[in-house]
Amino acid sequence: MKNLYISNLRNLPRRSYSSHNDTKIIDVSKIRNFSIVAHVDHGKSTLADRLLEITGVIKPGNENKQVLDKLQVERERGITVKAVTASLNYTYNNEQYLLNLIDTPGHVDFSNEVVRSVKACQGVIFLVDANEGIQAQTVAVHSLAKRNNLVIIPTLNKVDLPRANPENVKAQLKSLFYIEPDTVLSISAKKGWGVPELIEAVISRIPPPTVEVRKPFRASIIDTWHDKFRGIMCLAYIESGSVEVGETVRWRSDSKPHVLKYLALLRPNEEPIKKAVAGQVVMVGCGPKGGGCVGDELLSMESADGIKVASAPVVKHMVYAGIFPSDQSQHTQLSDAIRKLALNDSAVSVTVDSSPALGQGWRVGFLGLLHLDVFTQRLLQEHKAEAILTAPSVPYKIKVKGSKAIKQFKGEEAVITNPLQLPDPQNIEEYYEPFVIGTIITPVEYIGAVTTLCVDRRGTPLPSNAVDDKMTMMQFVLPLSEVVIDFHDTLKSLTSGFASFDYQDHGFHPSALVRMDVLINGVLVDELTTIVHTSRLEYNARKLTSKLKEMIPRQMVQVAIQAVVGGKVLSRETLKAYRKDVTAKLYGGDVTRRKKLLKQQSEGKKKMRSVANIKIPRNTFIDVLKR
Ligand SMILES: Nc1nc2c(ncn2[C@@H]2O[C@H](COP(=O)(O)OP(=O)(O)OP(=O)(O)O)[C@@H](O)[C@H]2O)c(=O)[nH]1
Repeated sequence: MKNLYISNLRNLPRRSYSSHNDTKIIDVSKIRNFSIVAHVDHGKSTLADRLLEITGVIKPGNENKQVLDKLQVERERGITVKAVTASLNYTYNNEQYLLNLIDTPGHVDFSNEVVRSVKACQGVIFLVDANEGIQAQTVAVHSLAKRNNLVIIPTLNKVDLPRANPENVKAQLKSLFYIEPDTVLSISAKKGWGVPELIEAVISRIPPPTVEVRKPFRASIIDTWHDKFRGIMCLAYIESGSVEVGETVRWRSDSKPHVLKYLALLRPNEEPIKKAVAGQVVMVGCGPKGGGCVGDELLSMESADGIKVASAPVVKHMVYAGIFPSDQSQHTQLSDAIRKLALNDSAVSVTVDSSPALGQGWRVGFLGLLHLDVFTQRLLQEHKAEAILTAPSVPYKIKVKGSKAIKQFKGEEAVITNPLQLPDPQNIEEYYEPFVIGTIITPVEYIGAVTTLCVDRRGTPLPSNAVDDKMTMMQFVLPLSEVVIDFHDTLKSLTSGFASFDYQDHGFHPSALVRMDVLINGVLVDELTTIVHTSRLEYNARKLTSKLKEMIPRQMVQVAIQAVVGGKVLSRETLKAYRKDVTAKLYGGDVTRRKKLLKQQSEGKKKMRSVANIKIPRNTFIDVLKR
């Protein structure tokens, strides 16, 4: 492998560039852009910490630090949400290398970050926990790396654990991915064992970027964020040429010139540089009015490339929810917060929405429920914006009939992201539901339980594959609506936490669906309208009303909760009023006063009932959908 690498290098241009303030020389052949990919919790962030230590960025002794997980939500939840870049210096065989590490999230809801990150990489450290072995997402990230033609460095982590079984996991890698056991490295990211050897493998196995250093400057934007003082900052992968601070550049989407004001390496803290060259991953910024978005390109003014609308990576949104300010006076503040956060989270889609009950708001598309949860938590923590969320829904597709409906939906087919937009059933010729292919890796003793769960969720089995004699990989075609809310939690509890799950889009398929509304004291609750499969109607209606009864705190008035389809009540629950003893403070027999207070109370109750002024806790709309 090493010889191959050396011969590769000989073919590369040997031109050198100054890319540091401190006049160190960087040669393109000494750049390695790589990412760490793995199933959730297999140790990516811990390994990133060790790499930062070995390259002198942080001091040793940070066993549990996870330096790259900077966001408050990441620290609180112990998960990586954003991909983060760190440019590291490493001397090997007396030569200085620039290693650009991209730490990526493991959870399926943030796979968009992984997809974007690998675009700037030539290879990946493919990390597998030597104790847990191959999990569902190990399969997903492996196929992602393969699809992108990346060099894969198979690495077993956590070999320090007494129950680690590297030989068994190597056999799993061989049987599922045809990876030869002698190419697999073994490390303990926690203890630092084997990490220098891993860096050497990164240098020797991953090729330097193949870039055109002599062509005009062109960089693609892989991430953006908002800086209070400096405007939009971008993470850019330079695909050709070089650029210097103060140079005039333009966006591919626009002909307007901008001056490049900020240029820095992220180590992971910013280190300003004067010049950067093709192959590098750097932070760029053109000031408060400088613009920039994921999918756009930054070009030199000499570039012959024409204007092209920025094409952000295609993101398939799995769930949509309405986001509304808790009171319309906070609309501008929430709007500003959503705009800034969406800049840093290019996986969301935001469109304006309005509801008679909740006023002006937005319909936001997410990659999953955790993504939605993290987005609202970040709104609150990073932008101090509190929002009301409507029940999340997967997108459905309909074929409409009747010229009026066709005109309204601008064509025969329409994607419905908000159940309230569903037209009259008379105008719907066919409903389509989104499906996914779910991959589950489970110990063999749970095959029965997993099959029952999937069939119960309207799943159809596909052929399964043995991972080894204890684990099996099962696949099912499942409706997205059945997996998006709580499938993972149920699977985990059914299998004592041993099964893992990942899913991939499988397109829309015809389905029997209806719209179900919830009325509280006769008033439609917009946030709780859902689209339901007909086989689930009775069950969902009963479940929804009884859960709402549990979750809505008792009120001063009686609350009638009804689930309704096309005017027909499928289920009803009544939440009894608690009678506040307004006369408690009155002693003895002042009957007239007592009567007056009771009358006032019942007036109040009537008023509340007439406007259905029922206090529903914020989380109700999501929690009520869980089984
Ligand atoms: N014993 C042992 N524990 C480890 C090792 N590497 C990581 N861990 C632990 O495993 C847990 C998960 O590690 P992380 O680094 O957060 O995993 P991750 O893959 O970054 O997780 P996500 O960012 O959520 O995808 C933490 O409790 C680590 O301390 C190791 O080599 N040995």
